[in-house]
Amino acid sequence: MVADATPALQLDRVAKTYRIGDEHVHVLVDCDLTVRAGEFVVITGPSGAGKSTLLHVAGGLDAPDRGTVSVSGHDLWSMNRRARAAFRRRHLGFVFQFFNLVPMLSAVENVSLPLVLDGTPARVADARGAELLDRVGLTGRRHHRPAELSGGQMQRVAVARALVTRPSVLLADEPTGNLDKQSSTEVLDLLRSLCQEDSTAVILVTHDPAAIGYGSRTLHIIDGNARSADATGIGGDG
Ligand SMILES: Nc1ncnc2c1ncn2[C@@H]1O[C@H](COP(=O)(O)OP(=O)(O)OP(=O)(O)O)[C@@H](O)[C@H]1O
Repeated sequence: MVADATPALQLDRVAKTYRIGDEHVHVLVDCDLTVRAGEFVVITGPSGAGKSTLLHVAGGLDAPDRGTVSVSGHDLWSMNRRARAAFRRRHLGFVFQFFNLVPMLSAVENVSLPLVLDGTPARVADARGAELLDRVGLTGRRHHRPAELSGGQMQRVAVARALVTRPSVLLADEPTGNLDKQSSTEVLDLLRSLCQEDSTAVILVTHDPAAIGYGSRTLHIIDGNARSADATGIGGDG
């Protein structure tokens, strides 16, 4: 069988500049990035280098000034806002540092929410939500609300929610930034194993040295572009 040559995520000459008063901050400068199905790419770089900006642009949350972003061959920023929102729900998963769960919903309702929003019948969405909660080891916590869960459990719910639609790409912004060492390891192990099972491409932004070790590739944001460790001499597996 011939592998699908279409990258899961492709950024081509992406530029993003923020303007604050008279000052222009050139955050991304002709930034290129290709990530294939099943790759686990870790992105590091100094504070303010543009890591979160890169994830937001790649995830269709923040528009680039120039360049293209394609997910499984679909150009995100040529879609209208409504089409992009629907595409994002189906093909992209997000995990954030502060979990971003809906406080009034139970764990299983949080996980199935992307399916419900996409018009999946409630019973199907519930069953799939429960299946994902089982896979992240939270079978016994289905009906707990976020406030009744530990930080590590909340992040496992967030991982389940991010993967419930079987996205091609999972974007994670400092997913262990608010967790202790043991919970960090659990969340990273889960991310790696679940994404491997479904060949989901992962792009994970982090300062956490433990998380860096999970990457099949490590990139550094330098001068507005994502460069391999080889090119920067910073270290890592390139
Ligand atoms: N909405 C915005 N308006 C203006 N400037 C912004 C905006 N978002 C980010 N910036 C600026 O863009 C630069 C990159 O920010 P970004 O959050 O992407 O960096 P980062 O590498 O993720 O940093 P950290 O590691 O501290 O989270 C920073 O100088 C920041 O001040």
